[in-house]
Amino acid sequence: MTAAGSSLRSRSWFNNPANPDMTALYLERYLNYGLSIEEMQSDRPIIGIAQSGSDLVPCNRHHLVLAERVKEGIRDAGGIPIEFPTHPLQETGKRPTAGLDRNLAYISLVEVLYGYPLDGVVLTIGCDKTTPSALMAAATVNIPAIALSVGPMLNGWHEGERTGAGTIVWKARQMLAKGELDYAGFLKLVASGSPSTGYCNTMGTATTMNSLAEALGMSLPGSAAIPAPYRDRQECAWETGRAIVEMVKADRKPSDILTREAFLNAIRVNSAIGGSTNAPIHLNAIARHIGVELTLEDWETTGADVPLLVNLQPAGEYLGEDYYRAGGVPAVMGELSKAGLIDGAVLTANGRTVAENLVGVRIHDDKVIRPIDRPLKEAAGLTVLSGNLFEGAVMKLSVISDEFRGRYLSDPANPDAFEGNVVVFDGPEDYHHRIDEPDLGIDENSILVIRGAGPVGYPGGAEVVNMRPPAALIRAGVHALPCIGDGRQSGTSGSPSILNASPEAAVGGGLALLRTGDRVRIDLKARSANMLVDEAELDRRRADLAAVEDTITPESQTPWQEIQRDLVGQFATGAVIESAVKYQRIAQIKGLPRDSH
Ligand SMILES: CC[C@@](C)(O)[C@@H](O)C(=O)O
Repeated sequence: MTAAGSSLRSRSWFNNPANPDMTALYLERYLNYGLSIEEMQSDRPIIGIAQSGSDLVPCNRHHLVLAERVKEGIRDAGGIPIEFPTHPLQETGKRPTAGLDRNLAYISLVEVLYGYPLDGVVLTIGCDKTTPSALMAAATVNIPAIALSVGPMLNGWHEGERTGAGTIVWKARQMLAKGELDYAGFLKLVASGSPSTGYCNTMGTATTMNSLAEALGMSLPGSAAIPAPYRDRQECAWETGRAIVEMVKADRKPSDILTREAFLNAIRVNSAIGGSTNAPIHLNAIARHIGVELTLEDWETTGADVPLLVNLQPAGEYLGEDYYRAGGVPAVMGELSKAGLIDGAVLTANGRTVAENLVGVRIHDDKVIRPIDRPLKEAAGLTVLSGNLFEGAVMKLSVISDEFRGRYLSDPANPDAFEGNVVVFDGPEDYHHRIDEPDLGIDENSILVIRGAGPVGYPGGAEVVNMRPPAALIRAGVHALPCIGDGRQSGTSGSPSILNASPEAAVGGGLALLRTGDRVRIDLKARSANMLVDEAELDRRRADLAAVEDTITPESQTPWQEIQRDLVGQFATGAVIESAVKYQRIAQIKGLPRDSH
């Protein structure tokens, strides 16, 4: 299939004299959209705008407004915009979990980017999974692509104090348990954390992933932190539209940007911002789809020792507007590069290197972004644990509170280890049902475990590992117990849980063998997590696994639940559709798709 006089892939649809009937058929329907034959047969690139905002996705809904400025930017730079919807991915709306839909949105976007006449794409990102699903698809198809963040909400306030989206839920939940709030007061306090359009103003998964998209070089420098309602966000939308047209002309593709060095930069940025424990799942997934070697171990070796610089909730005090005013991602990367922690040679979407983008960058408020020589915490990244409970799980070091450290990590002989008897819950229903039962005997030495919450078990991998202690313990001053699980945790949570355990219980991981009353030992220095149960007993339990199978893998409720369960991998390796990984750079390797008629 050849297009007349153009290297643009869209011209094989719109200007293919070798196949005039198909050319006419493709052209006439886009004439109905309002485009002219002249435009479609010109040398002007057709740019998709992958619209992730909708009434179902309020976090990204402002993209409906921003897209108009993106279109103007595309037109001003000589391109032709075509907006289309993506599968809705609202973290707080989708049951059983948006984790189930990330791969569905990915698969769907791959088909759209590959199968329609698009030369480049603006990926509108925001709420947690909208970022990875879009970047994963852009990686697979590998046409020029740039991400545009919708931006965080304005800061939340309640009685003169900052209230952060998500983070306030966990605090308010404790106040409700203590009887300090009634139900109506609880709902009001939580709502105060989300005062405007945009995604969580805390360093939850959304701010994390949008920051990391910028750190990877996939969006314009300085763009991630701009709050959604600010006028700067509109300007950024217009600039992004202009940038993608230039990217198509330069043929700058995700594979030119998403190198291993770019991922290692992003891992270090994740530590410095106090980023979400969901980040390894998503970054590892993007890396797999672009064909870059990235393992869970890389998060330990590259990120664990990096200090915390950003003072945002849940690890710190401030919120999104403060992050933007203090300098956002460029200020963080500027500090990290002073310590040699950023590879400045990495290419970014605007055609410049990271080092070039960082020229003249500085912190504007060092209470919010700390200089590298005065961090909030040293060695504040994610640590990766393993043992007979799982092969890999992550723990966020930046959120280990003084209360937690004092209670669990204060033995002078062994300051990095703690032991406790576990109480095992099979899914969140079981947990909610039983957590306040006095007979469970939960005290400050207990460890709470939840299983059946992973990519296969839930299915999709739900944010249910952050479990509050029983109300009676909270009233006695114990605000957090150690939690372990094969599910995820909200990035807005300040709980130092052990998360994303792989392999999960549902595929026979160690957690499936654990029983209430067992003793578990966590050693952060040795990076180990083990149940202190002898091998013979574990063998007996292995033979008896069928007893827990139904509770950790409930029946699928939808076709996609069943399909994903059959195809998905574990969190440690990105929880991707395994059979999709071999499809890389398909716009180049597979050439063009066949004609439709
Ligand atoms: C409730 C907060 C969310 C929706 O952002 C959460 O998914 C996160 O990980 O940050």
